[in-house]
Amino acid sequence: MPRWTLSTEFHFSSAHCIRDYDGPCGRMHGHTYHVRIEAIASELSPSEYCPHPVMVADFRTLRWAKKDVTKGGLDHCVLNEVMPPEYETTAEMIAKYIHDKTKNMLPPGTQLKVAVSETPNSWATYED
Ligand SMILES: Nc1nc2c(c(=O)[nH]1)N=C([C@H](O)[C@H](O)COP(=O)(O)OP(=O)(O)OP(=O)(O)O)CN2
Ligand SMILES: [Zn+2]
Repeated sequence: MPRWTLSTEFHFSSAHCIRDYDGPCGRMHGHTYHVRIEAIASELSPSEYCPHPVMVADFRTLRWAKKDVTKGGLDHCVLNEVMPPEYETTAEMIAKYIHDKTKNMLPPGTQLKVAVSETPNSWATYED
């Protein structure tokens, strides 16, 4: 079936520590997180900002996590304080957290893939 794939990349800067980690990552420290999101759909829909069915998803919607934490994003926060406790602040679970929140904002049936990097050589990807 024909389909569209959207890709968008952004970054945000935040602090975190990994609970009970035996090493420096167990202490509070910061990263500039890089995020890549892909959204796939075979139909177009209206968006939060556009009433016509012309988008897989609005790029502005997909990029919510880059907003300041006071505006609902993840920029300039302590991730351990902002993410629910069932999500640890590993790259794997940050990717799942962004995936799960983004998925709720999208039209039903949109496939989503979220990749998160905290250092230049390492990425974690979560997809449905
Ligand atoms: N699978 C995962 N492993 C690690 C994660 C993670 O989220 N998932 N996170 C960390 C730490 O948060 C740490 O900040 C990153 O550590 P590291 O990759 O070692 O980063 P460095 O910049 O120190 O890399 P070097 O190559 O050692 O300089 C750890 N592991
Ligand atoms: Zn870290």
